[in-house]
Amino acid sequence: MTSRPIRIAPSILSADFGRLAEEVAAIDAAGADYIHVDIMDGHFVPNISFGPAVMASVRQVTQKPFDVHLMVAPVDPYIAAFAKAGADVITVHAEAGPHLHRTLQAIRAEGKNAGVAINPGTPVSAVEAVLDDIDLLLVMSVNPGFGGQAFIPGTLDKLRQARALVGNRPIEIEVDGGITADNARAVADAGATVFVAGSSVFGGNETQTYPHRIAAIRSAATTRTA
Ligand SMILES: O=C(CO)[C@H](O)[C@H](O)COP(=O)(O)O
Ligand SMILES: [Fe+2]
Repeated sequence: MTSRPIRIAPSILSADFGRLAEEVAAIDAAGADYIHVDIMDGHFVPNISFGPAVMASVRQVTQKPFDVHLMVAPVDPYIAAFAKAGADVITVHAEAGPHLHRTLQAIRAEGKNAGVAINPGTPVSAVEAVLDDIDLLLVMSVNPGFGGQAFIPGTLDKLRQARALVGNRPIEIEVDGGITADNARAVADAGATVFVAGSSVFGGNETQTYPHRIAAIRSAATTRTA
C-alpha cells in the first residue's frame, strides 16, 4: 500500500458543458480533491475545449484547487490569463516549446504551482533538468486531445521511472488518461499520487453516481493488496 496521499482529479472535459457550473459543484460535493481543467487549442492537440473566461466563471462555484492542464502551443502568452482565471496548478507540456524552464519560471512568478506534462512518446528524462522548478509531473497515459481513450499499458513503466527520478522530492506525480477503478491500483503501485479521471467519473452524466465513482477509484488506489 502506498503511504503517499492519493488525490482524485475529475476532468471536466467529460462533463456536460451546458451545465458546467453545476457539474463542477457536483464533483466538489462528490469528494473530488482537485478539479482538472483541460485546455485544448486545436493546434498542439487536434481538439478545442474552452478558454480562461469559461474557467473563471466556473471557478466561483468551488474552493477546491484548479489543476489546469494546458495543451497549448505556444503557451507563454496564456499563463497570466489562466493564473488570473483562478488556476492553482498550471501544467504545460514539455513538447510545447523550446523554453520550458522560462515557462515554468513564468508560472511560479504568478504565484502558482508549476507542472510539466509529458506525452506517451516523450521519455521521463525530458524533465530531469527542471526538477527543481516543478511541483507536479504529469505522465500522460493517452495521447492528449480527447477524453474516453484507453490507458496505454507502457505508462506503468514510465510512472516507475518518474517515481525513481522524483524520489522523495515534494513533486506530485499525476497520471491522465483512461484511469478507472480497474487500473488505479497498478497506477498507484507504480508511483502516481494524482489520478485524473474524466469519462470514468462523468460517463452517463448521472450526477448521483459521482460520489460512488470517485470513491471507487480512491478505494482501488489505496487498498492494500499484499
Ligand atoms: O488531458 C486529457 C486528454 O487530453 C484528459 O484529462 C483525459 O483524457 C481525461 O479523460 P479520460 O479519463 O476520459 O481519459
Ligand atoms: Fe488532462
